[in-house]
Amino acid sequence: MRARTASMDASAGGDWVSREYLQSTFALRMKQLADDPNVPLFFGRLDYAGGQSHVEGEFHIGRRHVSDVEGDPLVIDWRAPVSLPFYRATRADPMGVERRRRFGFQHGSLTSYEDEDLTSAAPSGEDYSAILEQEIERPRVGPMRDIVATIQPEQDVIVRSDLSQSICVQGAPGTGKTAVGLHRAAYLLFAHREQLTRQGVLVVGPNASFLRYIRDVLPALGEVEATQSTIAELAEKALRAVNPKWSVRGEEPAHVATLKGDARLAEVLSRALWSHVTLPTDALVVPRGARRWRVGVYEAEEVVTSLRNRGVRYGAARAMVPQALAHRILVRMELAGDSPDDRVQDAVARSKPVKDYAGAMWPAVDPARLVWRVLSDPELLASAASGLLTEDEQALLLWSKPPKSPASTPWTLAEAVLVDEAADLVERTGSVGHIVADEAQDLSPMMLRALARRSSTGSLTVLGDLAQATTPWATRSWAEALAHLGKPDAHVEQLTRGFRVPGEVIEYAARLLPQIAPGLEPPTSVRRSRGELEIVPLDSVSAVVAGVLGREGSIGLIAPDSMISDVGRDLTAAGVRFGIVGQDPAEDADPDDVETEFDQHLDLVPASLAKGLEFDHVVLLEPAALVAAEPDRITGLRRLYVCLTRAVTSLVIAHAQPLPAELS
Ligand SMILES: Nc1ncnc2c1ncn2[C@@H]1O[C@H](COP(=O)(O)OP(=O)(O)OP(=O)(O)O)[C@@H](O)[C@H]1O
Repeated sequence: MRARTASMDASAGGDWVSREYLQSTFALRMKQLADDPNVPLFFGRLDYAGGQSHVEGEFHIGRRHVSDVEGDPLVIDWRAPVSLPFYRATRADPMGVERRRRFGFQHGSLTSYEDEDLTSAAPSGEDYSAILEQEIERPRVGPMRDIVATIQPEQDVIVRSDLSQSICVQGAPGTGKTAVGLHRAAYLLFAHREQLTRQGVLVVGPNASFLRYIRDVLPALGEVEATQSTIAELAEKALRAVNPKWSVRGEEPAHVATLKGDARLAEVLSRALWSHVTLPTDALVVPRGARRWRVGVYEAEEVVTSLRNRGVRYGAARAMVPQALAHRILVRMELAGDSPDDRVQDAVARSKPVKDYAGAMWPAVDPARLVWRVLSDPELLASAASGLLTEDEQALLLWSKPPKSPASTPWTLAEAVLVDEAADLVERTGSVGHIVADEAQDLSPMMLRALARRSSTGSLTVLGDLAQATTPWATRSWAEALAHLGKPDAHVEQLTRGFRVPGEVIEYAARLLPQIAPGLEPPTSVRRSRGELEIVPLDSVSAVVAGVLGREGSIGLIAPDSMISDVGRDLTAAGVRFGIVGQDPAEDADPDDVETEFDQHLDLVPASLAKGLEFDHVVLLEPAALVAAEPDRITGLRRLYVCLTRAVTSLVIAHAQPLPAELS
């Protein structure tokens, strides 16, 4: 396939534009066909029996489609319908398959295979797969990898669910939510390539480190079309649309941010926006030639009222005002015996008196300025929030020292999300075909609305775990979140089989569940290894770390955020090399010496950034301080739950302060 692509001649394109286009298409295809010696072309085989399924023969299953010189298929894409039984067939329902074969690879070399005969009853223990277990047990090095070879039936149901269907996955730590979400994106891009390439697919994650951790999964599956973004980046775009230099740079107390994330703010903004529309007090008079044409006050009022009732966005309606007024004048002209055409109406609509009159009734509104005014002008807020927010809440919303202008405002994340909402009230936000929202439990109602408008004509995969909710504005139930997302009927699936955390560790972490999420089923571990859990006194960080440095695989040293710089200094003093999650290497650092996240043996992880990540070995420092750093106890315990569930093999808890009582 590579040779064929390489031999293609772009000069056949004729004109310059076509040649350039062809050349870039060929270059892209060559890139997609590039060989990765570590990633085998196939990982499974299905032998179909023919008969009922009308499919016969052997099919190799791989990450992408591969065809031979004649164009006949050698390897079938894992997402094709023919591949489905690889993930779903059972002895009870073999789906037309006689034999399923799994191939084992090490560093790209075929090392083993296993066959399952699906036509006979299984002798006991026969369903065990060493290849599957090896994949689940393998040490984790570097960023996240794909799981195409071992997607489990309950995961596959989610991955392949229909594009029109929005799905919400409540899943315990390590049950594969992130993996499933990314594979669903890849599946949908395959099954609806044309539609989704046009409309776009968006993957939303909690922070930049998390996005760096997952960024290679989709390209490894051959998908480069999906956009990956954080909610902050989305909201920042709304600021940048007003002024390209603006960014989210402000901080505010949790209870204020929570109030700004409340869905009632949507109505407040809507009222504040529409309060700009005012009814005229004088008639419109348009001189034309020797005549003066007049639109009376009541008629202008009718124009305003009918446009308001059309349910279009503020900006779209505003654009219609001059034409609507001009139309009234046109009618007058006709009544007076003239026969004006459309050009006359256009000219009248563009005339200064009409534009001024329309502009006064229906002024242009800049979304950032609107939010800035709502948060600094007590009168505007009081009228827009009447009956919605209490006086105390209004007082909380108002800036104590209002910035002089939107430009000098240090916008916070919650405020940027309000600007995004306001921008949508003025002008409709474009919708993509599908959004995968990870760690969605942490989004505020206003953030969920930001995703709702971006998927108004598309569907959503919502992933999260209520037990891992650590923002003060986190959602309390999936029904509530789905309502804000505009998909109240989305199906909620639960995943409880954990692929990351070994039994010993997950059982310890689950002690927190009755406090942090009483309604949730406790997770189980599918890992055969029970893992190791050690609780040790914390005398010196470097001594604790020295105890795990020799272990194979990645190490995450998770500490309360406030301890990170001290711990880093201790490690440096002890001569230990490490990267810090969430920090770019210094610009002047020697490139050979640069440690980037997830590329080295030891990562220092601020507790606030641990979410979604995993390491073979985790050393967790000072749980009590980690809990105390959060605004309330429950949030603190949830943060602890997140940090306790990052380990694939071993967890060492080192503490000087007494452990939180909830762990005993
Ligand atoms: N079917 C599978 N086969 C092999 N590995 C799997 C499978 N499903 C999940 N995993 C692995 O389990 C680990 C956890 O998966 P993932 O990060 O997607 O879980 P999660 O539910 O998002 O966890 P968290 O809630 O902690 O963020 C990953 O290393 C992933 O590759």
